[in-house]
Amino acid sequence: MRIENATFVITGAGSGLGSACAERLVAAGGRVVLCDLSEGVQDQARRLGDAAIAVQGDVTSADDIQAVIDAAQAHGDGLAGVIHCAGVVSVAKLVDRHGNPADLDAYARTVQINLVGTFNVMRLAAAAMSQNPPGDDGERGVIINIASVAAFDGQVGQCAYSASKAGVVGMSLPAARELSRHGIRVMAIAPGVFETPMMADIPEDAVAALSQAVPFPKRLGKPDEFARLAEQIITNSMLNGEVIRLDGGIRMQ
Ligand SMILES: NC(=O)C1=CN([C@@H]2O[C@H](COP(=O)(O)OP(=O)(O)OC[C@H]3O[C@@H](n4cnc5c(N)ncnc54)[C@H](O)[C@@H]3O)[C@@H](O)[C@H]2O)C=CC1
Ligand SMILES: C[C@]12CCC(=O)C=C1CC[C@@H]1[C@@H]2C(=O)C[C@@]2(C)[C@H]1CC[C@]2(O)C(=O)C=O
Repeated sequence: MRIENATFVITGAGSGLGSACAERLVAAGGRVVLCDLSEGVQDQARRLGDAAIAVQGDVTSADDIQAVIDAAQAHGDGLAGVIHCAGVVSVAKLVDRHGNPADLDAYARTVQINLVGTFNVMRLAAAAMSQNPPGDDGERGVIINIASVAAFDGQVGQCAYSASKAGVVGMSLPAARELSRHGIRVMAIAPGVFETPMMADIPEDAVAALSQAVPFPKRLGKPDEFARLAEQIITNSMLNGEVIRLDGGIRMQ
């Protein structure tokens, strides 16, 4: 799949990994429709110029995401792909230090945004892309979902987050198999620890410890390193139905 003059939806594009993907795709000649809950996404689109537009929306809402897809269809020659970065992290123990059980609504909220939101974006994007004229090899589109190393090595307090990301991993192969008849590929990236606003509130010594836990290189990942993998997935049509860890070899304790 080529990037030049093709249109991509990027969710969670107001910040961190999504924002880096938007910059990289525009630099490669693509058009982007930026979706985020936060209104800051409008400024991000303005910074990127005419190739970018922003549609504020919630990935768990069918109406909001349909509006994002419709905007993408109108912003060029149809929707070529989606990089779905929107997500939230949550930390809560099953039983806290006072003996109270974890909050059920907080658990459901994490799963709703990270897992149900991913399904919502995938189903609406795939329905639109299935109507694209076939390109090389009959390709009609590509979907990149974002899991996490927490899907495999979840830590204490990450029951909700790890379950939501393990669900994203679990959907990758069946979604790729189902959508193959439409010429749509589905991939997932499982990042390790990346330097984004999601990490902003973590104390410096905790960040240093996380960096030390990476075998090589001993630092947090940079958002553009993530965006470069997303770019490769878009342009390399043999990548399908797989989850790629991008983590410097870290295995979380
Ligand atoms: N930063 C890290 O170390 C890692 C991040 N990830 C995952 O990567 C993805 C991106 O994370 P970052 O860029 O680091 O986080 P971030 O917090 O910088 O960006 C996430 C964006 O998603 C948006 N968002 C949240 N809920 C939304 C909703 N319901 N609808 C629309 N937009 C919504 C936020 O407004 C924010 O702009 C997330 O799915 C995260 O779980 C995975 C592994 C590591
Ligand atoms: C780096 C982590 C884990 C991987 C992921 O998908 C998203 C992350 C961003 C938030 C971090 C995650 C983590 O490793 C644990 C911490 C650092 C988390 C924020 C608080 C955190 O739970 C913690 O401080 C644990 O000790």
